[in-house]
Amino acid sequence: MPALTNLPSFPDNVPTHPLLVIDYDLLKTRDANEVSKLWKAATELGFWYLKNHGADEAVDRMFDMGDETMNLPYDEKMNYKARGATVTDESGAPDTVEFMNIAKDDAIAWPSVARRTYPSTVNARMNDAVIPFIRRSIEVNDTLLEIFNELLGLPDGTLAEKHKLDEFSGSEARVIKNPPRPEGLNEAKAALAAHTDFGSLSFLHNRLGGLQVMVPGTDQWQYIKPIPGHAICNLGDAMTIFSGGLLKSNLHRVVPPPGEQAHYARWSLVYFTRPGDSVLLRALGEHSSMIAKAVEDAPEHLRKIFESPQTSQEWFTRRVKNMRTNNQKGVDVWRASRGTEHRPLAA
Ligand SMILES: O=C(O)CCC(=O)C(=O)O
Ligand SMILES: [Fe+2]
Repeated sequence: MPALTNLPSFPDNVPTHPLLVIDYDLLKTRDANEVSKLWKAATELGFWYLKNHGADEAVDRMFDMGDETMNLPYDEKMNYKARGATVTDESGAPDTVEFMNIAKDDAIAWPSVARRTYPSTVNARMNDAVIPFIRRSIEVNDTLLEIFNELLGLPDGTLAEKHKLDEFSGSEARVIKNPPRPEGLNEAKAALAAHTDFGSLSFLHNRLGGLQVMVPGTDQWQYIKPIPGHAICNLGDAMTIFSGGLLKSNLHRVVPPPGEQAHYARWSLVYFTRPGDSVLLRALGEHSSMIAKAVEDAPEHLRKIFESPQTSQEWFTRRVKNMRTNNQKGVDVWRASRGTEHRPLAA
């Protein structure tokens, strides 16, 4: 078990960015107040806390699985991302996080292999950790998609059809470990580059601080404070594009945790819901007058994206490839990794 208990609390004197708290139980009943809070969070910042999501037990088990996996000898960590494999800015500074991704398609197909194989530590926890976590995350994110479908005035099932369980997609669970900050190093260098998420919805579980959002309309980074039992949810680029820019996919990054927390390894866990590989990322204006109007009013950088749509798989491949350290051949490669952000150069 990674030492996730008795961690120092988030310091009181560090500014944080508040998020709206949404209650998943109330959302399921379509409580009007909760649904309108979700709309506010999604159209202003694109991040919110979600409570009563029912994933906590599976989350703890995933952290155990992550710890077992990161402790394996390097050769046994198949399909694993080592520290420094991506860059965090156009100068090529390396990231410091290691992570393990498990594809939704493999969890659904288990014990058959749909896309790739995993280390023994992942296989051993498929039934008690990975599958329960992925199934729960899909249920939560599918509910959110259904509500966004209603809020955007789309015909029933439009977003569901773009996120079919049985179509291959980049949807995946990711366990992330950032090592404690080396003694004597005080600068808050990015551990994971500033980015917008590639897909539709991210369901994130944090124990220590370190996640920061760029506050809309400013160039200021602010911490999001982890709250026990509260997931952090955010929208990715695909939802910004589908909605003609109404839904926000905000820039965020990971830096070392603040204060005393910096001396501890930082663990986080995400489930990314991404559209099916063949889904074209384009604004759904022909299905919703609200989206059609948003497209007309969209800023130039989004219009350019609407005008040359890519499939979900193309979008994802381009972004991942151009962040990889091995592929850096000048600033243009880093720039080509960017998504829907206003500041393509932000690091
Ligand atoms: O570790 C975190 O808190 C956030 C990770 C993240 O933004 C990502 O993997 O896309
Ligand atoms: Fe992210």
